[in-house]
Amino acid sequence: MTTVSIQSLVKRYGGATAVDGISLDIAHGEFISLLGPSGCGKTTTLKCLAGFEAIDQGRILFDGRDVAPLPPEQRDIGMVFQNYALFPHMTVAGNLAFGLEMRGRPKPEIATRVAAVLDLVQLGGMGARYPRELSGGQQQRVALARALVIEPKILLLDEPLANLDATLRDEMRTFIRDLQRRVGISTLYVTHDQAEAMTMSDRVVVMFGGQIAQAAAPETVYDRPASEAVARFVGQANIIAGVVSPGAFAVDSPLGRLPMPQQAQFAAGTRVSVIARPQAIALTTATSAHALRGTVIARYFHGAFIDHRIAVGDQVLNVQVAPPALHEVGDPVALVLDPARLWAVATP
Ligand SMILES: Nc1ncnc2c1ncn2[C@@H]1O[C@H](COP(=O)(O)OP(=O)(O)OP(=O)(O)O)[C@@H](O)[C@H]1O
Repeated sequence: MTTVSIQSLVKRYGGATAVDGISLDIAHGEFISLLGPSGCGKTTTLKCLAGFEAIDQGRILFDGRDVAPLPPEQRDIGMVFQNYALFPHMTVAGNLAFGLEMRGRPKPEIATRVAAVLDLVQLGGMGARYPRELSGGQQQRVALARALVIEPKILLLDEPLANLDATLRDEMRTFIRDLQRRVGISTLYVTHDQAEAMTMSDRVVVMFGGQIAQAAAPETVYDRPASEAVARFVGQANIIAGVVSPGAFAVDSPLGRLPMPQQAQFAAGTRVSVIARPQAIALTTATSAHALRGTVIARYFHGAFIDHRIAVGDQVLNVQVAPPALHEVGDPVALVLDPARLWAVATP
């Protein structure tokens, strides 16, 4: 079942087009992230869904119903922003009760629902506190609770973790995703943090310049990026220019002939960019006929892995391997590219 259908949405500010004809369906209970650089139109898309901005072209349907005539309060959405936007003069319980009071719910029902949602976000017993008496992570959980307490059909989150420190952000990612699964609510999550988008989402929608560059499962966006720009924006990528060779699917490049997984979309002779993720390349000291020869020119320890820069002819490859480090700067090394993990895209 589709909860949200965005169809050819256009939003302009004066002469500038912030959202340039995007189409996207959100299935019931799906968690989708809008990922892209600053200014690519993520927040504007969210505002159009919420009804804070009138749209210039296209349609937005909630459960098949055009929401254009509906003001924000009638769209049945819950929203969470980066800056929490809690009412500072109200207690936590007061913040949660507010939306229900506006909807004219009876007092006993409000009390029951507020208590239940506070338990859901693991803040049971904190209803009498004021926002200033809570940590950043707790305030963001209150903001989440306030969005959920009205039992919205759709949850819209705009960079909700941006103000939190790295450790708390990690915890909150899991917390939000687990909560979203339990409640089963369709969710659109705006972020420019690719790790956040990858770890939390059913699908990642990569946006550039107001348009969707790719909408797919995180693994697909990483392993089968739609373009060089997506490959560069999501994770690190070695980009090797080449030409599709005749016959069996392979690409002739300065690194030699690179065998590729079958990709029928490119005819022989097409100029392509081969994407090789840093994990798709293995370093070896063994000499094999298929291995490339290179020299380690830099090495960076990250804890979970070691980043190597390897010069192979004129190309510098970024290779990540698990510790312990076996190769020093200046060492000659042999490299093997895993054909199953290479991917070709059209050269821009
Ligand atoms: N109220 C406005 N008036 C004029 N231009 C606007 C307005 N809001 C956004 N824009 C412009 O529209 C474009 C898209 O902005 P938007 O806030 O949607 O980007 P974003 O992807 O959410 O960026 P960020 O990650 O920085 O929040 C930008 O070029 C921005 O300057």
